[in-house]
Amino acid sequence: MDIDGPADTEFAQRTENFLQWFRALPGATFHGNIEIQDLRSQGAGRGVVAKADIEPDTVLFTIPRSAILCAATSPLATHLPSFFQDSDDLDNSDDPSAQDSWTCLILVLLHERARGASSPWKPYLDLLPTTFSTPMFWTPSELLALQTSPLLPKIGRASADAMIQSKIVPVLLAHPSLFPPSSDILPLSHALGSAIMAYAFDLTPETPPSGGDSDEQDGWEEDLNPPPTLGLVPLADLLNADAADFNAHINHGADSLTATSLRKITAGEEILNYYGPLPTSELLRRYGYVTPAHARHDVVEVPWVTVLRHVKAQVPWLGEKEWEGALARLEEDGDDEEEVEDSFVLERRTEEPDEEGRVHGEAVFDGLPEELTGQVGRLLKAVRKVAPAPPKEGKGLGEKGVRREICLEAVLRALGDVEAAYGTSLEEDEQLLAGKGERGLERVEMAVWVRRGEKRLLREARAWVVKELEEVRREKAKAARDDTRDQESGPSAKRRRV
Ligand SMILES: C[S@@+](CC[C@H](N)C(=O)[O-])C[C@H]1O[C@@H](n2cnc3c(N)ncnc32)[C@H](O)[C@@H]1O
Repeated sequence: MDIDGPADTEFAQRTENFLQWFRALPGATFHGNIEIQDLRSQGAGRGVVAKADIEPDTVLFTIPRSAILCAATSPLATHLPSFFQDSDDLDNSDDPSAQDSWTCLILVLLHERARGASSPWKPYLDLLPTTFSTPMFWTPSELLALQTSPLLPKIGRASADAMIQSKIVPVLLAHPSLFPPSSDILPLSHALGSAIMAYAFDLTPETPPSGGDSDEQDGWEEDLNPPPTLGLVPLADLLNADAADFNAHINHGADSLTATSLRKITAGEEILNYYGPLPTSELLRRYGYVTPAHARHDVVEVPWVTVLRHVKAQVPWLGEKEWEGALARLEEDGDDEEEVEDSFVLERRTEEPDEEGRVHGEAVFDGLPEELTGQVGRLLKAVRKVAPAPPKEGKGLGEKGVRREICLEAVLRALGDVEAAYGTSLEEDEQLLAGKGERGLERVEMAVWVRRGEKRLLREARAWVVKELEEVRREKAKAARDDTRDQESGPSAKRRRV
């Protein structure tokens, strides 16, 4: 996001107008030990900072629910009631013109923008950015710098355009009195959608309305909870974040939302929220920045076709027709939980943040996804059924150790392919970022940051697989030695007894 925005005086004036507006809201509170600061020199726009020490569990500010900008509070709902009924239920609708909570909020924002100075949210809306650094707005050559990152297909510019054309434009054309004609509706909707992505909250009540026992997490209990509503929460969305070391939490109460300190905050410290355990790629996609704190959540995707190619290479006695048979069996054999997956997500194991907002320990790669090893295992069992191994293969795929070795070897080679497909090496990317801080990065540098993180994870995954392979091969060699010894010493004791 480009939150550099206007010159200093205008920036400060907007902050001041917003704060005055916020304080005047009935039910709003703003703790005397905090202030909104200009953090543009740190590449972080506005932020909330402690002016004096704050004790743990202190309410930092309160936002009455009536001040939240969403379908429930917007006057648009009274003008267009049919669009706004059950918008959350329509999130999964197949009807291309059906509104969901996302498009409803874009319409709400378009309407408030059209109201100009008469919008009650004007001082708040004046703080929202209008230009963004998220990949949605990158040029094709900037996008190329992402190479083969799994982020690329998730950017979704084309699907956003289609959504705007099918769901937003028809409403605007049908209601010119609510939305004055505009020639720049596509870029405007993109900007508002991006603001929603970086600023909106899922407004979920924290306590189930049934007041039921929190242990009752079965389907019935869940069904009683209303779906979350998407809304813009003034001030709460001025909090910047740190995924590994945050100090505030937003509580969703019945009439208001409150920001509370998770621990003692000392004067000068920034009040920081938690945007969630997002991989760096997702942080960039939604929020337009990168930081080392999210590296522990990085992910890579390994396509099944790549793994399959390397599995096939290790079972050379099987012809194409037999492979087809085995793959058909794999499709048929799986139950609902064992569908044939197209790709697999690799990630590290990492701790959740503690109650004070700190994450401890290193994130480590310590295993392949069970879906991946399970799918290779099921395929190799299917192979045995369509074509037994030739005698020279011995027990072949009948042995668990053999199947595991084939799986690990195939995954190892597939990881090498995934890494090679990026186009530059990890070492080259490290070089490109050497000496660069995490703040004020250019778009291409953020892309390099994302792909470097993914390559680091790929290297860790490969190192883990290599170790596992060594272990499997050690065990195999030991079993072979034991077999030879048994053969040399004649029939086994057990058979002699018989
Ligand atoms: C919810 S807003 C927070 C308020 C924002 N700083 C502003 O001035 O409007 C989220 C945006 O703040 C910025 N941001 C949040 N945490 C950050 C961080 N740790 N470092 C840099 N920028 C951050 C990003 O631009 C992000 O898209």
